[in-house]
Amino acid sequence: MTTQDLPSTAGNPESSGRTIPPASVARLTIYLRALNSLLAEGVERASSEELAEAAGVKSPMLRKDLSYLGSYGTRGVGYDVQLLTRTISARLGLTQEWRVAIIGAGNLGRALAGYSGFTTRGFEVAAIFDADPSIIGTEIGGLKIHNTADLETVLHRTGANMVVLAVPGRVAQDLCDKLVAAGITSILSFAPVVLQVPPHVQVRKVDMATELQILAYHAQRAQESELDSETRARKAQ
Ligand SMILES: NC(=O)c1ccc[n+]([C@@H]2O[C@H](COP(=O)([O-])OP(=O)(O)OC[C@H]3O[C@@H](n4cnc5c(N)ncnc54)[C@H](O)[C@@H]3O)[C@@H](O)[C@H]2O)c1
Repeated sequence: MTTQDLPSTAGNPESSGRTIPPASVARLTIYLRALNSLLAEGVERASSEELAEAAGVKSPMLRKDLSYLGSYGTRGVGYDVQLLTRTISARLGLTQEWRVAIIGAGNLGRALAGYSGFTTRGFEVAAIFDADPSIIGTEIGGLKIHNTADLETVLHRTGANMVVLAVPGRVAQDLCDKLVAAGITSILSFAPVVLQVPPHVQVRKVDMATELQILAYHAQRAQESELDSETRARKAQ
C-alpha cells in the first residue's frame, strides 16, 4: 500500500477534545458511511487513498479531517477499519442513544417516521406529534400521534432528546420556542423559515429547494461553458 497516513498522535487526549470544523464534521459522517460499507464487505484495513475514494474526497482532505481525531492510521499499513469506525462514531456522539421526536405527521413527517435509516444509524423515533384532531391518537408505524398540547410531558416521558420539525413555516418558531423551553437543544428543521434560538441550541435546516437552486446554478454554468466552447470551435473553423 502506498498510503501516507497520519502523524502518530494516537490516544492524545488533547486531539480527541479538539473542536472539529463544521465542514469536517459533515465529511466525517461520509467517511463513516464508507467505513460501514467496507466493514460489510469484510475489509479490515484501508489506505487513506482507498477510503478517500470510497468517500468521494481527495486523500489529503481525508487525512486532515481525520487528524482532528488523533491518529488511527499507520504509514504503509493504513487504517484499521473497525477502530476508525468506532472512533468516528464516538466523536460524532453516535455511541450514545438518540431519541428523536417528529413534530408534524403530514407527508414529510410520516415518510420520516417510516424511514429505517434512522434506526440503523442509532436514532430511534421515540414520539410523533401533530395538532390536527383528526389524526391525533392514530398510529404511524406502531407509534401513537400525540397532541402538541402535551409536547413537554411526552418529550420527557419518552426521553426524546432530538426533534425533527416537519410543520408549516408559520407555526415553526412557536413550536421551536416550546421545544427550547422543554429543554431540547438539537433541532432538525424542514420548515422554510429561519428559526431564532438561544446560543446553546443547535438548529440544522434541511432545504431541498435551496439545494436544487445550487444545482441549477452549476447546471447553467456548465451549459454556458459548453456554448462558449462551441462558439470558439466555430470561430476557429
Ligand atoms: N426542506 C425540505 O426539503 C422540505 C421538503 C418537503 C417539505 N418541507 C417542509 O416541511 C414541512 C412539512 O411538509 P409536509 O409536506 O409534510 O406538509 P403537510 O401539510 O403534509 O404536513 C404538515 C403537518 O404539520 C401539522 N401541523 C400544523 N401545525 C402544527 C402544530 N402547531 N403542531 C404540530 N403539528 C402541526 C399539520 O397538521 C400536518 O399534519 C413544511 O414546512 C414544508 O414546507 C421541506
